[in-house]
Amino acid sequence: MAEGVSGRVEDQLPPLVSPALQLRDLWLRLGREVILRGVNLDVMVGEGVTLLGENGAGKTTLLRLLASGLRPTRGEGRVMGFDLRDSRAVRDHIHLMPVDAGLYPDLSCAENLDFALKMHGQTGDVAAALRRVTLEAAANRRVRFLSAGMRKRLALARAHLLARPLTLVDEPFANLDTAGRGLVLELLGELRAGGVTLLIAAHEPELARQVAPRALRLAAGVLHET
Ligand SMILES: Nc1ncnc2c1ncn2[C@@H]1O[C@H](COP(=O)(O)OP(=O)(O)OP(=O)(O)O)[C@@H](O)[C@H]1O
Repeated sequence: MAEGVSGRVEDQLPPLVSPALQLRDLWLRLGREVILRGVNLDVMVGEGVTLLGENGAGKTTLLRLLASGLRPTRGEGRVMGFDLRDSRAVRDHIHLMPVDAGLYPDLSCAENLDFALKMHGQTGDVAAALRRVTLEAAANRRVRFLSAGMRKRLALARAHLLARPLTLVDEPFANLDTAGRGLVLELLGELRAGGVTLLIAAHEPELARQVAPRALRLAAGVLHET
């Protein structure tokens, strides 16, 4: 199935014409630690990129910075054409699926998806989204009572439902069983086929590259093509 997904996604893609991400000599210091050291990156709209790196390399930090959750110490960045420092414009175009799923624990599964749609002024079929990740029976259950894998599935359903032009995904395969990993590939593959630009931080390059074939590695604060 894995290779099937890869082939299909790449075949359906439109030509890459405009930049989704442009980073120029980007530095980031957090406390006493320098996490990013002169990062340069160009990603085109519709591209799928896997971000690799050892524990603590700075992958999550880079995703947070791209989601406008952190400000660069130095350097320039544009996200979907907007200055990285223009948080409101950036947040209008991106979705970050964080490693801990980033859900509201006291809202039910359905309420979490409804709320996400409202926040972005979007509409969507919440029941169908829950069915897609086999969470229909848990629709009214509060997120705090879900397993880690179920939360991951719900976060995946949310990312798929929102389909923001730039979708940043942190460790999508963590805590998932085999079927769950297959779902991640399927749903992220569909996002890409629909023109969404994907940046996936993962420790499973063989999986992530099926939907995000271009691989980058972050090491000692520097980003390299692999
Ligand atoms: N708020 C913060 N203040 C200071 N240092 C931080 C902060 N957040 C993260 N760091 C540091 O930044 C570095 C990179 O962390 P990050 O979580 O981005 O790594 P990662 O590549 O995502 O790791 P993993 O694969 O373990 O998830 C680590 O050394 C971490 O201690």
